Order: sequence, then C-alpha cells, then structure tokens
Amino acid sequence: MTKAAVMGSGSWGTAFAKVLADAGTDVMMWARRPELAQCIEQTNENKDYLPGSILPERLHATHDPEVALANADIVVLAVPSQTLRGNLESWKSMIPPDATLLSLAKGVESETLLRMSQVIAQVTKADPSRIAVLSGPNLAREVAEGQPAATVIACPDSARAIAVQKACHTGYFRPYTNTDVIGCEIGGACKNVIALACGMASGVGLGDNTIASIITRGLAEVTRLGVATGANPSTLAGLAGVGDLVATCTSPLSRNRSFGHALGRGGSLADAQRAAHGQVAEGVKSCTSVRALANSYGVDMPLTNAVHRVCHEDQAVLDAVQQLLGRSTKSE
Ligand SMILES: NC(=O)C1=CN([C@@H]2O[C@H](COP(=O)(O)OP(=O)(O)OC[C@H]3O[C@@H](n4cnc5c(N)ncnc54)[C@H](O)[C@@H]3O)[C@@H](O)[C@H]2O)C=CC1
Ligand SMILES: O=C(CO)COP(=O)(O)O
Repeated sequence: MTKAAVMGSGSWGTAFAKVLADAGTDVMMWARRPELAQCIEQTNENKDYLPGSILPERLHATHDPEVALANADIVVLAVPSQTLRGNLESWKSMIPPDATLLSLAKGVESETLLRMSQVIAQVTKADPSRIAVLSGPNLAREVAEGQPAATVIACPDSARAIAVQKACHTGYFRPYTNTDVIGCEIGGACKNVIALACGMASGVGLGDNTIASIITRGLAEVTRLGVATGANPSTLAGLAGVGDLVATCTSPLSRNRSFGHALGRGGSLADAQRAAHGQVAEGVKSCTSVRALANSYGVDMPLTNAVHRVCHEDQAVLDAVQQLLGRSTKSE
C-alpha cells in the first residue's frame, strides 16, 4: 500500500489528500495548528479550509511532522511558496531517503527567483529525479466535491511520475504524466498573476472581450518566459498552462481572481488581504518574482508588469489598462 504524507492542511492540501485517499492511498496530513489536526482527526472535516466536505476514513491528520513523514513513499508539499524553504529546513532530516517529493505550490520564491522544485532540491539535496510537481486546473472546492478534473504530474523520472499518477487516480481526478517540470511550474506560478489581472479588469467593470484578451495575451507572455527558462511550449498549451489559466482567470472560486477583483473595485491591498480570510493569493508576491525572473532573461511581460504596478506601486487599475493599450502596436 502506498503511503503519502500531505504536509499542509489548507484548501488544496486537504482536497488533494482526499483525492489520494479516494484513490486507495494511505494518507497522513500534517497541520500547522494542533487544534486543526485534532478537528480533522475527530470529525473527518477541515472546518477552517474546506467546510462541508467529508473526508474519507483512511485519511488521518497529525500536528507532528515526524509522525506524518514516517515511512512515506510520497511527500506532498502543500504549503505556500514563500514558506516552503523554511518548512523544508525543519522537515528535511525526517524525510525518508527514497520518498518522491511532490510539490503542489504555484509560485516563484521572492528572494532567489527559484521555482519550487529548485527550492526543494537546494534544501533537501534530493536528486531532481525524486522531485515531482502537480499542476493543472484544480480549484480545491470543486475537486473536493468530486467534480471531474484533470491535472499534470511532471517528474524527470517517468517511473516516479507514473507511481504518483497511480496514487491519485480516481473516478473524478485524471492525472496525466509529463517530464517538463519547468513548464508546469512556470505555468502554475504565472497563471496566478494573469488571474489577478482578470480580476482587476472585472472589478472595474470590464467584460468578457477584455478577459479573453488578457487570458490569450497572458498565455503569450507566460509561454515566452517558459521557453526562455527551458520549458516545452506544448506544456503551456496543455492543462498546466491554458487549462489552469482558463479555470483561474474565470472562476469566482479563485483566490487570485477574487483578490484582483477587490483591487479593481477600489479596495486597498490590505482590504483585499482581509477579504481573503488568511488564504494565500500567490500571485500577489509572485508578480514581483516573475517580473524579476523575466527581466533576468530579457523577456517582455507587460501584463505581469501591470499587475505589479497595481499591487505594489499604487497604480490605479484604469491607469494600468491605459498604459497597456498605449504601447506600440505589433504583430501577434
Ligand atoms: N486552493 C487551490 O484551489 C489550489 C492551490 N494550489 C496551490 O497550493 C499551494 C497551497 O495552497 P492552499 O492549500 O490552497 O492554501 P491555503 O491558503 O488554503 O492554505 C495554506 C496552508 O498553509 C499553511 N501555512 C501558512 N503559512 C505557513 C507556514 N509558515 N508554515 C507552514 N504552513 C503554513 C496554512 O496554515 C494553511 O494550512 C499554493 O501554492 C496554491 O497556489 C494549487 C492548486 C489548487
Ligand atoms: O491553482 C488554482 C486552481 O488550479 C487555485 O487558484 P487560486 O489560488 O487563485 O484559488
């Protein structure tokens, strides 16, 4: 029987733990707060992050990372991008030496501009063949409800990707394998920034032509960055690129889109943060690191730059729109 440790009990960590358990994998979730671990263990529900979703009996929770990680075949990293390094520093000595390390986080580290798989390799010293990422159109609430969704599991070692695929394949969750870790990670981190832009546009009252234009031109700039950093462009035309962009840019369930919407309605960054109820909108921090990464490769990302100006340079959304439309014309 495959054993998975899911390190992080937020909305996606919990929903993905449910997928693993539904697929027949033994799951132990780690929660940062002892009271949340106890609540999940006693009530089979994560009342803070996924209220109303009943978790399978074979899913257990603990506050002790050593208990969670013991004998794990798959270690699922389900914490926010900017805390992953610190979390791994405290967990690395407890991780079984041959376990596959699977990242769910969609972001780029602020100080180093590293993707999550690079952070994992740097901290744990694990060979890259042991490090996998999972990314796709996977809004946690819908997945927890058992609504059909597909995803991508990318790992340089195809046998490990297939083992993870088996561990999370259910009647409603369809994982595809891939070896393009870079493409999946760039797609996942950048779509959050583009979703912020879509939320801002809808918040100021703009309609579907604008949203479709942002998604499509967003895909163009994400693909430019992906190719520059070594991704296969076809990955970005797949579930981890277009698929996730469409889900996140159009769904009211997306925290990034909702955050952008609040800014577009005239709220401050602090207001939008309060409205997020402590949940992470990764694009707010990743717009800075993605922008810096793009600059370091000489890649033009006008939408990402606009999101950065609104989030961190006090530019009004309508001024950002004007500035984007005022750029010189070009061919598609
Ligand atoms: N929610 C979703 O629909 C999806 C989220 N993701 C990605 O998964 C990652 C995790 O997201 P969610 O579970 O949705 O986030 P969340 O905001 O729902 O929960 C974050 C979790 O991390 C914990 N946390 C916060 N700071 C921490 C720290 N310093 N140390 C340890 N734990 C800490 C929180 O207690 C909470 O359990 C993010 O990178 C997100 O972009 C990916 C796919 C779907
Ligand atoms: O990554 C996600 C869906 O695939 C979730 O997006 P949000 O973090 O914007 O909610």
